[in-house]
Amino acid sequence: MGFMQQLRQRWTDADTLVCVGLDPEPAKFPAHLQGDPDAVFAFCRAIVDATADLACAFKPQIAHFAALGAEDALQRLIAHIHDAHPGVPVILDAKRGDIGSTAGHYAREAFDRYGADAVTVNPYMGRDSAEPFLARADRGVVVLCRTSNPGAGELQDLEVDGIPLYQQVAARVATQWNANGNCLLVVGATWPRQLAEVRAIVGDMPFLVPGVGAQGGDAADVVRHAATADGTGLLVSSSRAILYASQGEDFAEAARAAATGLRDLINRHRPR
Ligand SMILES: O=c1ccn([C@@H]2O[C@H](COP(=O)(O)O)[C@@H](O)[C@H]2O)c(=O)[nH]1
Repeated sequence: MGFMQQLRQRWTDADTLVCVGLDPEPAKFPAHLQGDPDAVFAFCRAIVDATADLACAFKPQIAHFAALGAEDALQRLIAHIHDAHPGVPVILDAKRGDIGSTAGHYAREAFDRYGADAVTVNPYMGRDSAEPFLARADRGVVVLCRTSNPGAGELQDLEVDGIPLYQQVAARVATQWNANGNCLLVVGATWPRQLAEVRAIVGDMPFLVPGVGAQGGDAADVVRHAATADGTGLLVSSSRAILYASQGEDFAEAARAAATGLRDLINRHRPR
């Protein structure tokens, strides 16, 4: 089953729009894991197992593993998700983008080495830089559109022919890059107005929405501004607020409680 079909099935079967972000930071791990040489894997696996039934997807952020030399832990973690929680897709947050020949290696890294079901890509080198990802019709390509960070507007709001660049990206992805129906967009929870504007441009294309929790975005606002008419269309992603809800031995239970709270808050505001 391709990524889009898997995602839609997950939205329906598990009744959740929560995407659990996996951003390991060993300094925030509970004390009992601090001396464990495989702590990154052990921590993330515990979070995954505690939240899988609440998640429409998992989103490991590659820099959090690579900076620690923990690529092997990332590979094993994604394999664990596929084995233990089949049906929950994995989005590798890598924000790739390069000339075509190099982009081909990035696509193989994400999809073949790590076994990700989808990957985030940066569109600013143009369509040829995204083509090796777009060509993998069974995998998702999650294109940065209006990112959640405070400085997002510095370049993304610059007008081209009187239209902000992020809207140009949205329109282009929807009309030109999505021939295989495998594109999604990243739009930050911190920008409710822009969420609604992009939704109006791209119809029902799914949005990966980071920025709730630690970055202060309002999940209810996200749903009000960007859910599709059937009450889906969103992967509302939260990392730190779930992962580090407790730094004690109860970290996995606390993560589950945080993910449950986010799911329920979102579901209360979804059109049904
Ligand atoms: O616009 C973007 C794109 C990606 N991210 C990533 O999402 C998580 C957010 O973490 P929180 O702890 O929930 O704030 C992180 O991996 C970012 O690299 C984003 O925040 N904004």
